[in-house]
Amino acid sequence: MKELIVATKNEGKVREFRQLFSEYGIAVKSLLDFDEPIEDIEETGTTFAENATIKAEAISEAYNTPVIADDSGLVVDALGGEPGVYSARYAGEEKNDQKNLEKVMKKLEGVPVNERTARFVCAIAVARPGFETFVKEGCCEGSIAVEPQGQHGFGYDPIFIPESSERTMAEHTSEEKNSISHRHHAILQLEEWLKNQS
Ligand SMILES: O=c1[nH]c(=O)c2ncn([C@@H]3O[C@H](COP(=O)(O)OP(=O)(O)OP(=O)(O)O)[C@@H](O)[C@H]3O)c2[nH]1
Ligand SMILES: [Mg+2]
Repeated sequence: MKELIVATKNEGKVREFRQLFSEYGIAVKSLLDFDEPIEDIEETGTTFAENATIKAEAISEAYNTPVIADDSGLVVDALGGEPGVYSARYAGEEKNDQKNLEKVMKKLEGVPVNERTARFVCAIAVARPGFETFVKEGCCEGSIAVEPQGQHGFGYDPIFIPESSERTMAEHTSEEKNSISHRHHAILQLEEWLKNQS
């Protein structure tokens, strides 16, 4: 089976990429699978596309091999687009999904249901030695719940209700999430390229 490197240390993303890429006969190697520890890559971009490019190119250049990277996050309209590209570090530099989610809930206290619109965005960059990097984006529209619910998924999933549903993303099975998520929609745009890899 063909293997692709996904430049992430996020176990939730790794799980989803494994499931999503298995459809194309592609196995996933993440930064958690390397023998040596990989230093954190500084995400200095101001857009998801820029940060995905930074991560993919850093690992592609270091190992001289094709690499994919995902930069993603939650965009809340009532918060002027926050947490956006800062989704992973919203409540502080030390990553903490629970604290991040609580910060969003606190800031939205008293905001009525019809003003809680939001979307998950995912940019996937493909970096290859000798080629120009390209990026595809996917998005999942929805809203922020009044209470966290559900145990599946990761990150902000317990507070995000996709517009196609009345349940939070964390109340969806991984198969259900992978058929509607921002990551799924970004990968769909990579379909032709992925089919040529396997
Ligand atoms: O509920 C969620 N469901 C998702 O499907 C999802 N995808 C991303 N996120 C959140 O957005 C930030 C990404 O930041 P991010 O792209 O920098 O990733 P990361 O720092 O966790 O790992 P890495 O890939 O950079 O190594 C993190 O806070 C994630 O929790 C999600 N939350
Ligand atoms: Mg990150």
